[in-house]
Amino acid sequence: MIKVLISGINGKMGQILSGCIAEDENMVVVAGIDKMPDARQNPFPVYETFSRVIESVDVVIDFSRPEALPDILAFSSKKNIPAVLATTGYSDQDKTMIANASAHIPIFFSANMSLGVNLQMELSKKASEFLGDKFDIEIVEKHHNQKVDAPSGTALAIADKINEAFSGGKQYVYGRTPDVRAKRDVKEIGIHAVRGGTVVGDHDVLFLGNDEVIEIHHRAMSKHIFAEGAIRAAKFIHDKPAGLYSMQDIISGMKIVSSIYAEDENDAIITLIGVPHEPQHIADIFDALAKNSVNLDTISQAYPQDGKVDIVFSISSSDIEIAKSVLSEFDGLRYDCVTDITKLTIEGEGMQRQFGVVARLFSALAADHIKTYIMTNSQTRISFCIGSKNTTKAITAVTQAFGL
Ligand SMILES: NC(=O)C1=CN([C@@H]2O[C@H](COP(=O)(O)OP(=O)(O)OC[C@H]3O[C@@H](n4cnc5c(N)ncnc54)[C@H](O)[C@@H]3O)[C@@H](O)[C@H]2O)C=CC1
Ligand SMILES: O=C(O)C1=N[C@H](C(=O)O)C[C@H](O)C1
Repeated sequence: MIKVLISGINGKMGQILSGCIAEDENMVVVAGIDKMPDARQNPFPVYETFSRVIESVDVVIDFSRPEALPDILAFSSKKNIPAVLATTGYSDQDKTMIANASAHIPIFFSANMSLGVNLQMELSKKASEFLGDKFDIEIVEKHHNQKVDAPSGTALAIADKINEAFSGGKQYVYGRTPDVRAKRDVKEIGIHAVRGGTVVGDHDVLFLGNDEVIEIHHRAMSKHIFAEGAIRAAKFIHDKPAGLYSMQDIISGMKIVSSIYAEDENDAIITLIGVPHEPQHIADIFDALAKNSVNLDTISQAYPQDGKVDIVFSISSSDIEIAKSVLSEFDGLRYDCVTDITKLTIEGEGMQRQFGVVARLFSALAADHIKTYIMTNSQTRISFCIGSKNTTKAITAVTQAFGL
C-alpha cells in the first residue's frame, strides 16, 4: 500500500485526487496539507504545515501553489520521500530549486498530467520539425475563471517542446497588445490565455502557413484525467532512485515493446511426446525432475489429443544428461531434446493495448527465416526460444520491427 500525502488537499484538484485514491486498492491518503486546513471535511488529518505531519508517508503529491514549493522540498529531502509536483506557475528560480532537490530525491514534475496533452506536445514538436520556419506558430489556451496563473503551465511546456525543434531559437510573445505596432517575427511563438466559466483546460497549437492552417487540439473534459495521471506518476516514482522524472519517462515505458534481452544463451529444449493425459502421471515426471534438481524454465503444454499430450520445456544445457536419465526411468516415455537454444524476452507496457504484437514478432523473425521453439507470454512480455546461432539476427530483426 503506497501512503500518500496530498499538498493542496482542500483545493479542486486535491479533493478530486483524494476521491480517486480512495478507489485505488494500492494507495491510501494518510494526510493532507493546506493553507486553509479546515476549509473541508476529510477522512484523514489535514495540517497547515509539514512540521506537524506525524504519519509515515511514501510519496507527496502537490496540487497547490508555487509558494508551497520550499516546504515540500524541505520535507521530502529531509525524510527522503519522492514528490510528484503538479502545480504550475513556477519561476525559473523555483525550477532550479526542483532540479537541485532531484539530485537527492526522486521528483516527478509535469505541468499537465494527462496522457493526451503529452502526446500533443510530441506531435507539436514533430510538426515543427517538419514545417520549420515556413509556418507561424501560435498557442491558445482556455481555462476556468478560478485559475490564477497565466499562461498555463501546459502552454509554456508545449512552447518549450516546440522550441526544442528550433534548438531554442524561438521567442515567446504573450498575447498581442495595442502598444506593439509591428508585424510578427518568424521567430515568435505567440502564447494566448483565455479565462472564463468552468472550462477544464483547452490547448490549441496552430501552425499558420500560406493558405493553410494545421491545428492540434486537446480538450480536457474533466479534472479526473489530471488526478489519474498524478496517481500513475506517484506509482511510477515511489520506488525510483533520485532524479527528475516527467511524463515522457512514463510514456516511453508504455511503448508496445520497450526492451528485448537474452535471458539464457545456453539452453536446451525437451519435448515430452504423447504423454498420457493423466494429471498424476505428469506430476510424477515433474516431481522426479525436481527431486534431481533439474531447473525448468519456459514450459508449455499443447491441447490433448486422443488422451495424449505434448509438453515442452527449456532447461540449462548443464542439466541435459541428468534430465535424460530421469526421463528414461519412465517406461514408454518418448521425448526429444534440442540443444544450443537461446531464450529471448520482449517486454512493453503497450502490448496489453495493442492487437497483433505476436503477428508482428513472427513476421520479423520469418523475414530472417528464424524458427521459434517455445513461446510463452503474459500481458506485457513474450518469451521465445530460438537456435543460439540466430540470437544476434533475431535481436536486430525485433529491434527494427518495433523501433527500439
Ligand atoms: N499538472 C496538472 O496536470 C495540473 C495542474 N494543476 C495545477 O495545480 C494547482 C492547483 O490547482 P487547483 O486545485 O485547481 O487550485 P485550487 O485553488 O482549487 O487549490 C489550491 C489549494 O492549495 C491551497 N494552498 C495555496 N497555497 C498553499 C500553500 N502555500 N501551502 C499549502 N496549500 C496551499 C489552497 O488553500 C487550495 O486549497 C494549480 O497550480 C494548477 O495550475 C491543475 C490541474 C492539473
Ligand atoms: O489550473 C488548472 O486547472 C490547470 N492547470 C494546468 C496548467 O496550468 O497547465 C493543467 C491543466 O490545464 C489544468
